[in-house]
Amino acid sequence: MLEQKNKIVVVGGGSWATANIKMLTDNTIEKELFWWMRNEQAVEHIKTFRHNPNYLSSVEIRVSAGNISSDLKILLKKANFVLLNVPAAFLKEALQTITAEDLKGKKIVSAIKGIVPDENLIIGEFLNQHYNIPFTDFMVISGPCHAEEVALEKLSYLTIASQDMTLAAEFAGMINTRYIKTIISDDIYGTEYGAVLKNVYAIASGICHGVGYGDNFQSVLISNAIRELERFVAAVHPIDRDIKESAYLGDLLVTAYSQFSRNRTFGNMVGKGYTVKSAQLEMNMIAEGYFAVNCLHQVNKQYGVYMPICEAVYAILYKKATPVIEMRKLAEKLS
Ligand SMILES: NC(=O)C1=CN([C@@H]2O[C@H](COP(=O)(O)OP(=O)(O)OC[C@H]3O[C@@H](n4cnc5c(N)ncnc54)[C@H](O)[C@@H]3O)[C@@H](O)[C@H]2O)C=CC1
Ligand SMILES: O=C(CO)COP(=O)(O)O
Repeated sequence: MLEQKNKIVVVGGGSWATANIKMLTDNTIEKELFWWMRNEQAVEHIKTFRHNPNYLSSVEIRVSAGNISSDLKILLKKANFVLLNVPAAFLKEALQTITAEDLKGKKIVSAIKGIVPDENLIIGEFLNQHYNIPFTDFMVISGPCHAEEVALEKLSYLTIASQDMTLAAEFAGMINTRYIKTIISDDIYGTEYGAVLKNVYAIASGICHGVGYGDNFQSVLISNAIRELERFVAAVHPIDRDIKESAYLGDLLVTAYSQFSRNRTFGNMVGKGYTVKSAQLEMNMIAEGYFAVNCLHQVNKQYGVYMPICEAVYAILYKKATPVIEMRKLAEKLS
C-alpha cells in the first residue's frame, strides 16, 4: 500500500540543500517538505522573502513558512524521509539535539560528499554505528551536479545509490524533473568514497592551476586521479563496478574542471599562495576535500593503497609542504 504522502525534511541551509529543495518542489510527485537550518536569521528571511539570503539567492523557495525551522527534533517527528545536506565536518553538530529514536524507521538520504572527522567514517557507516540506521534504509545521492547549475535548470544527472534498489528508485522518482535525470545504483560504498575522493583531486587540480601548470598537465593529473580512485574503492569495497560511470568519473571531471567547484577554487587559492585559513575565510563555502584528505590519510593506513595525489594534497594542507615543490615531486610519479 502506498504510504500517505511522502514527507521529507531537508537538513542544512547551504547551496546544495537549496538546490535540493528546488528539485523536490519542481518534481510533480505529491509530497510535503520541511526544511531545517541552524541559522535563525536565515529561517526568518526565507519565511518572509521566499529566498535563501546566503546561498543560491535567486531560487524561489516554495516550502510553507510553517515547515521551515531551526528545531530539527520537531521537524523529524513529521517526516518519513530525511535528506542530509550539511558538510560532513558539521554533521555531528547538526544532529546534536537528536537521538537514534528520532531517526528510527525513517529513510535517510545523504547528499553529503565527505567523511565525518575524528570518526573517519563515511556517512552511511556513521549513521549505522551512531544512530542504528540499517543500510537498507540508507541512500546516497551523488553525481556530477553543481548547485549553481541546478539553480539555472541546466540538464544534470544524479545517481541514487542504496542496497535497496526499490527504495532508490522511489526516491529518484521524487527528485527527477525536466532538468534532472536520475540513475540508480547499489554501490553505496563506491558512490560515497568516490565523491569524497574527487573533492581531493579537485583540490589538487586547483593547486596545479594555481602554481602555473596548464591544461596538458591537468589532464594527466586527472587521468591518474581516476586510477587512484579506482584502486581505493576497489580496496575498500571490491565489487564489479564501471569507474567510467558518471557517479565516479563524471563527478571527478566536473569538480576538477568547473568554475563552480568549491574544492578547485580552494586549491587554486592555496596554489597561488593563500594560507589554508585565509582561503577558507575568503570562500564562505565549504571545500569538503580539505577535511576529507586528512581522514583518507588515516583510513588508508588500514588499506595501504598507493595514493600519491592524495598524499601530495595532504602534505600541502596539513604538513605545510610548499605547493610548487610538492607538485613537482608528484609530477615525477604520474604516468
Ligand atoms: N554545492 C554543490 O554543488 C554540491 C554540494 N554537495 C555536498 O553538499 C554538502 C553541503 O555543501 P554545500 O551546500 O555546498 O555547502 P555550502 O558551502 O554551500 O554551505 C556551507 C554550509 O555549511 C554550513 N556551515 C558553515 N560553517 C558552519 C559551522 N561552523 N557549523 C555548522 N555549519 C556550518 C552552512 O550553514 C551551510 O549550510 C557537502 O557535503 C557538499 O560536498 C554535493 C553536491 C553538489
Ligand atoms: O560535488 C560537487 C559537484 O558534483 C560540488 O563540488 P564542490 O564542493 O567542489 O563545489
